[in-house]
Amino acid sequence: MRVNLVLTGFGVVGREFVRLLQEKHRFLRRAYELDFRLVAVGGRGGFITSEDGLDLKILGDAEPGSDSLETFSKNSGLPLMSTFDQADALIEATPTDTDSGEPGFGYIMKAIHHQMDIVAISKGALVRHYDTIFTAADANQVKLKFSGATAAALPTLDIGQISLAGSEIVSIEGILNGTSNYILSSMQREQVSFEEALKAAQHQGIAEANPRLDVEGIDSACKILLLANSLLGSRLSLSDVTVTGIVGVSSEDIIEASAQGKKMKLLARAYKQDGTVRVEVGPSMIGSDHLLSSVDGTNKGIVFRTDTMGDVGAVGGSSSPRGAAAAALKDLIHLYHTT
Ligand SMILES: NC(=O)C1=CN([C@@H]2O[C@H](COP(=O)(O)OP(=O)(O)OC[C@H]3O[C@@H](n4cnc5c(N)ncnc54)[C@H](OP(=O)(O)O)[C@@H]3O)[C@@H](O)[C@H]2O)C=CC1
Ligand SMILES: N[C@@H](CC=O)C(=O)O
Repeated sequence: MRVNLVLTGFGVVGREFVRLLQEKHRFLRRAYELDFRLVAVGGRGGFITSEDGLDLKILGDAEPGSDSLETFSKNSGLPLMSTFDQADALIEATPTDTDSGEPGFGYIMKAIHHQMDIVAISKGALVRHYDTIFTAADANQVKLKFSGATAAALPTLDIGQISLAGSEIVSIEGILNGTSNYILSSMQREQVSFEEALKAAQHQGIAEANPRLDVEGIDSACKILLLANSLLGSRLSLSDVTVTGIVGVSSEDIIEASAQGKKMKLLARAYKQDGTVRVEVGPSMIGSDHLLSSVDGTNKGIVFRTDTMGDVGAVGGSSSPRGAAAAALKDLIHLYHTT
């Protein structure tokens, strides 16, 4: 099956997605009978498009960033267009803006009106406009997946929607932000300063374009909010989440955690209490008996408490641009592969 794709956002994740399409082209055809063709890529300055498919090798070798699309346009003679034409699916990988949800929201709504399926990696639009997006998607028979926005390479939504079907999820607890976990682990294991550890996370391409989203707990809040609204039946907004980030965690706090034989972690929690769903993010000291205590560095982890299957969890899914791109590819495969 041929599937024509539009990608918005050619940053570190978008560029990695292009690389995966090229690297795995044959494998995807053989294993899933899926032939993905990238017909448009959009950056800040516009879209390069080709009905026959863009050259994945040239794009994959380019530096990430919108400037590369302008260079590609000049070198290839393909003009930069102001928007994209209809295709089968949109991959949304622009920066996350939790205030406006833009530019992702505009791209997602345009795709829905073109009846294109959507794989969202950015979180802003989903966090700000969840109901609007899903109502429009349903009305237009559009399918939408967003593993990339809910901890990416760490399976979270898939577990809740598929593996735990029939169970009631009573609570969700996770270490969902690789940047914060990397900072806390580096401070505790290697006595690295907060600032140095943040710089290293930025160097690895895992911090948000605005790293305050990571260290102030907003990225974790977005992820646990999306999980709560998708899996616990809530309809909460970001303002309903009680959020404390790791900016207030001092080296003294870390020393105290070590002295108690514990680890400092940024935990995101959603749970049912008195008939309502509560969602919160904050630093906690956890002991070795906690299911998430082995989650260090850029790794993440999640534990679901259920009524019939006990506690079920996953750990790993290290934050990385490649992991995020792979999560989007997984969503695409699940949208189009039929057994
Ligand atoms: N990095 C990671 O490990 C992960 C990231 N994510 C999410 O993926 C998304 C992308 O992240 P990442 O690749 O790291 O971020 P980057 O900042 O590297 O890339 C974002 C790209 O989008 C471009 N852009 C900005 N505005 C527009 C616009 N209006 N139209 C089209 N493109 C635009 C930027 O342009 P310019 O080059 O000019 O700045 C940039 O190239 C974010 O929403 C993030 O939350 C999710 C999981 C993991
Ligand atoms: N900034 C995030 C990556 C995307 O979700 C993280 O550090 O985990």
